[in-house]
Amino acid sequence: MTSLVDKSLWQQGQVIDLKIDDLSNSGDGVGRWQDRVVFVTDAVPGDTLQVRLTRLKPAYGYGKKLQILEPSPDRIRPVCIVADKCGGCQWQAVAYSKQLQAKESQVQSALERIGGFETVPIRPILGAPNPLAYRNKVTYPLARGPGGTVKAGYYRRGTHQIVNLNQCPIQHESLNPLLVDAKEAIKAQGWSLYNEQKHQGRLRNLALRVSQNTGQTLLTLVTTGYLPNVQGQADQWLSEHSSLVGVCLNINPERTNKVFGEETRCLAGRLYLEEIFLGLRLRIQPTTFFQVNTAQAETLVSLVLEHLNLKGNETVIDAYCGIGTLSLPLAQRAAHCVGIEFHPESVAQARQNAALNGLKNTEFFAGAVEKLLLEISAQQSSPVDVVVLDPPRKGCDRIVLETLVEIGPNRIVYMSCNPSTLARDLKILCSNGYGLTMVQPADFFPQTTHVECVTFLEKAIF
Ligand SMILES: C[S@@+](CC[C@H](N)C(=O)[O-])C[C@H]1O[C@@H](n2cnc3c(N)ncnc32)[C@H](O)[C@@H]1O
Repeated sequence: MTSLVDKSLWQQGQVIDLKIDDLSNSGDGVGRWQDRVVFVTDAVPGDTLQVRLTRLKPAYGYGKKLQILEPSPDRIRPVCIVADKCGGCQWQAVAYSKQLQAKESQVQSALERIGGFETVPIRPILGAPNPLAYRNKVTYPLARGPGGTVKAGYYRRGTHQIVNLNQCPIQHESLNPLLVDAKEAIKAQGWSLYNEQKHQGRLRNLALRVSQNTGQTLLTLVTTGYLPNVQGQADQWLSEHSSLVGVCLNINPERTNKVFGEETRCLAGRLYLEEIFLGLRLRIQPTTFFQVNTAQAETLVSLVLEHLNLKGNETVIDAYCGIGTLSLPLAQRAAHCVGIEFHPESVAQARQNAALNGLKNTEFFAGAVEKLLLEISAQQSSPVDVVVLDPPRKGCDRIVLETLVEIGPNRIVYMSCNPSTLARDLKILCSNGYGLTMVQPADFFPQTTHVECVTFLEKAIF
């Protein structure tokens, strides 16, 4: 086929008019110019833009928006004053209904393209009732600003430069005053701030957490080592903020992109906050995983419970169980629920959470799912009926999927925040005796490109 592109125009620096008609998975607007695809940041489907072509490949390229010639009806004014700089959100200028549409088609197309599914039993995406002020956890890197001030915020897109924030519209409102106060106090204490290029300085990150349903908050400083008068400051914060139940210190001396180090100490108050999740008391520590959108997580876990409709005699394995967010509601409805998780603090917390809720039919094992799954399922006194998978973004190791096929539970629930790895893994399971019966996307991360999804599989009957 001959290219329709006039090659003399497909040049870096060339200025073109471009109609945007889609959104890419990474959040860019997608337009078609002659027979090539052009990606543009800060673009909304329906916009007509004047764009300068920047990086070009034979079949596609990237452009920089110079001006909006005609705005899309789905273009809205961002609530956030740093929306055009901050790398935290990509879709503040996109109407929420359009964000939901894009996320649903992200899931659908991953399952078709990567998973090879011809028909996808997908349900309409569950939108968030409140697409703002939903984040119950934030972790900000810190840097020195003008006049010795302290900057805290997400990185500017594509860089490691901090975009300073005093409030963030997607974080829970009660975290805003804590952020402002913490920055002031860090400045007043004169603590040295960590410089990641030089691997010098002490204070690396400020981590804040809030319980959606109890209002309790937790403040954690991540440092490479000693901070003078940190105890005095922790006591002061605790006495000044009535929502604060703990001030903690996490030690991370390594040269790494990972935020948290292995050691976490409580300086004042306690090491955890308490959340009420679907009526269960859950203790959550600074470093243990918990879904960032409590309300949406409750909705999706409720859907899992409803769809599984357990009778009370089942054995369930919850792989990648964290602090038991899924294991405990499952244990309330099954004969026995076993959780597997490799983060030791989360396992300890899951056991405590089970005890706190009087759930004696649970067991939690610390270790990698790939190492423990087969052994643990073989130890059960009755066959495993249901396995729940909720892995990190990279999905399951192939060995986990092969083991799962060998164990052969009647039903598998796979929850995921990455449609691509989900589709890859479902393809393997569905090529080995399982059928995909339902796909339910849900928006846990409004204003961003991310999407959560739960899928249900059943063993095919031959
Ligand atoms: C997406 S979170 C899900 C946690 C939990 N299901 C929840 O909803 O809160 C994934 C969890 O898997 C754990 N994890 C990651 N890789 C693992 C592995 N190979 N084996 C066991 N656990 C793992 C992480 O520590 C994290 O707690």
